[in-house]
Amino acid sequence: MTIVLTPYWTNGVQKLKLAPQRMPLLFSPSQWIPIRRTAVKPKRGLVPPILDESVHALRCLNQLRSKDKSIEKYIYLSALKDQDPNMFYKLCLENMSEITPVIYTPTVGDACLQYSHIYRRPEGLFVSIKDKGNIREVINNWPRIDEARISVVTDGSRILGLGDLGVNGMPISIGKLSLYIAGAGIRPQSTVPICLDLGTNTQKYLDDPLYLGLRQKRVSDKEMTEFMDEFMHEMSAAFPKLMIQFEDFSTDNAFKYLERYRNKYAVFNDDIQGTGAVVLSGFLNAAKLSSAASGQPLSSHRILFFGAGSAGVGVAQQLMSFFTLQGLSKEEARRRIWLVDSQGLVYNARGRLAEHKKYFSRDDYNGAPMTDLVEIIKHVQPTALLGLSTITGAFTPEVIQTMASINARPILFPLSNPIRLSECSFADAVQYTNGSVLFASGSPFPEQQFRGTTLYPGQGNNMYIFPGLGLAAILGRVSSVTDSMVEASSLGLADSLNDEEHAQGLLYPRIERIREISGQIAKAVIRAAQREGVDRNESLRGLNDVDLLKLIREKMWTPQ
Ligand SMILES: O=C([O-])CC(=O)C(=O)O
Ligand SMILES: [Mg+2]
Repeated sequence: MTIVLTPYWTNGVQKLKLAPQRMPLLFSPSQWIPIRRTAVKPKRGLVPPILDESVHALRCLNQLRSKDKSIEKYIYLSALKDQDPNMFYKLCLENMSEITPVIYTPTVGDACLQYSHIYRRPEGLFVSIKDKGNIREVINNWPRIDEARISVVTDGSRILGLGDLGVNGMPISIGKLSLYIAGAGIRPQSTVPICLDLGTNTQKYLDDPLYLGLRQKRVSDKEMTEFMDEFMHEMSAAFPKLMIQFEDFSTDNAFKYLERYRNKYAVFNDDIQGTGAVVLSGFLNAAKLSSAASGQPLSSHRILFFGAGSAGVGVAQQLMSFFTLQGLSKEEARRRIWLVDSQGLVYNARGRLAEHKKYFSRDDYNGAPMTDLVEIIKHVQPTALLGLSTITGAFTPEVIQTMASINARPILFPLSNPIRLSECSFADAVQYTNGSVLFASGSPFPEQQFRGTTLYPGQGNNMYIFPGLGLAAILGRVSSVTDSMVEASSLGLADSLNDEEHAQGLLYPRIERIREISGQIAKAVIRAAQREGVDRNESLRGLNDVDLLKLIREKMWTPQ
């Protein structure tokens, strides 16, 4: 027994008391000795007489399926990951389409909302504003510094479309890294989920006695930047081989910190670049089908973005490559894109604009503000409507019908997450376009029967991109993540559809093939890194494509 200062709550105010306590477990057992624990053969008598691995997998699956609520499934799987990581990842790999929506979008959104209430064991690293000046010390507490290769870092300020969740954002970092492991075979012990606690502006959490984060509003921009500079410096000093994925920072900060660090460290922003790349990939496949139906060239597509936050503008920037790949200049590509924000069509004559919207702001419209989406569609005549607004149902039946009235095969991508914030459902998109829609959403929707055929929705979620991109960054030991590497990930994904998927009109490959796809993406990204000279693993340079792909596959970790 030791005497420790224990925090407790009274009337919403945190106080400390001296109390006897057993030595706290600093990390859960799985954080100390992940995976290896199950690799050791247990002594006779310490496990049931018959514990067949495949039967046990079925047992776990049955336990999972016996839970009614998705959040209960999430809690069950979190416990399984902690107790038996090999079995957890085996189940993930063998049941990708069933398990991904539980450990990731959309259920991870609920897990974040409820994190402080469902919390059981520590997982990941928490770095708070109170650690400013001493961040090195906190980072050095991570138990597997030498093995660390990939970290997902969030500050919880814009989790999915759910807003500022503060330290409750931790499950998003955990969920993304589970997909790195399942989807690209990154070794579990190489992953570092991080949640930065810089306060929260969500009063509900500040008032919640169970909230796990600091009881304070978010710090000023200046203080945050000082903190981030120190954090990034210490991360690169402690983990020289680490690649960092920024996740779910609020719009301005997402752009700001990507620009600030992208040429200095190996970082990328999943919401700007990952989402951009996955949408470009689906768009490439959709545009081919749409142009085949309309007889119009690929270069004539016109894209309307509903939502102009970090994800919207990030995707718009990435989709410029769609046009430049068709031979258009950058300026011509820019002019094929229109943005709509909360005040309607974004155009210069409207007045002051946020910095990140300026590039796509139109100079060819000077009329009155245009706020009605149907009116905007009639004005712009887009071939594609992309939603990144987190406004549920913003693509009303009338909006969808208007898109169908001007396009033989309209492209509709309601990309907001989680599912309940989607701009429209797949069922509505099918119904109001008479089955002609080319559809991808951020969260998963069920397939639809339409006039005797099964129609499949695409899931334009960055989960297709980041595992392969991260794997390439690790294997290539890249010094930074360049635009061409991100573009290569997108083209690698677009090219990965097999014959059956083409025949079914899919825009993205089946998620069950994620490892194969991640391998192909990683190969394309490593080649791009080599062309740009940001790769530091010289041994990969002499390999031909077949051998490079073989090596990538061999490097992937698989559950035993
Ligand atoms: O996490 C997801 O499903 C996709 C994503 O990055 C976001 O919506 O912020
Ligand atoms: Mg995100």
